[in-house]
Amino acid sequence: MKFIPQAIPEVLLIEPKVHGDQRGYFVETFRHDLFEAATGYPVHFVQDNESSSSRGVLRGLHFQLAPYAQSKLVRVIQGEVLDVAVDIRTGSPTFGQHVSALLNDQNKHQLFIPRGFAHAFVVLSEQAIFAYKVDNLYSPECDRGLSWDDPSLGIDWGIAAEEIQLSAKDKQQPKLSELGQCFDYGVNYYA
Ligand SMILES: Cc1cn([C@H]2C[C@H](O)[C@@H](COP(=O)(O)OP(=O)(O)O[C@H]3O[C@@H](C)C(=O)[C@@H](O)[C@H]3O)O2)c(=O)[nH]c1=O
Repeated sequence: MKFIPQAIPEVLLIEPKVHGDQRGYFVETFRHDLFEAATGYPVHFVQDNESSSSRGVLRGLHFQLAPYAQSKLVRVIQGEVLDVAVDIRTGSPTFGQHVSALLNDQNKHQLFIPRGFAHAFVVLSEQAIFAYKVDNLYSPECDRGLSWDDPSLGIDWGIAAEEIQLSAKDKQQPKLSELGQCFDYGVNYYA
């Protein structure tokens, strides 16, 4: 299992080792010990989620405010998505910048998105099953969003805008400039 820091180094791309044989394959999808060593701090996942979506569905950009801020460890069980993490920590040298990664059922790559980031994915295959761990429970009160097409973010979603399908909530998310202060770069949201 390789942990590869991305252009925003707190975001990690994880490449698991896939053991193929005549029966199919075996892959470790999560190792607590390797994970703690790679991130440098304890992360305790407390909820597992799964969603299914068809091509063009874009979920996000989403995050939860403290005290329910969440880290996410995301992967694709079936199909392909473009996964995106945006740094929304005020004062961060990479504030407003993003990391994107193609996650699919062939490469089995995962992305680790720390607290202080907004997260989204768009489905590029006909269908996709998306699975992820989070290290804080769902809190509708702390649930927030950011507009997927905010020009200041400059995200290339790899799919025509006309194909994109959003929830009613995600059609009305604020721009980065309208968010206000959600996270501070100096604050340890794991304390
Ligand atoms: C996220 C979540 C939703 N729900 C419910 C609320 C609602 O009725 C239904 C669908 O919720 P949403 O529309 O928010 O689902 P969705 O748009 O898939 O939200 C997810 O998007 C991705 C990008 C993330 O990063 C996740 O953290 C999460 O925000 O499921 C839960 O019960 N528990 C949860 O943890």
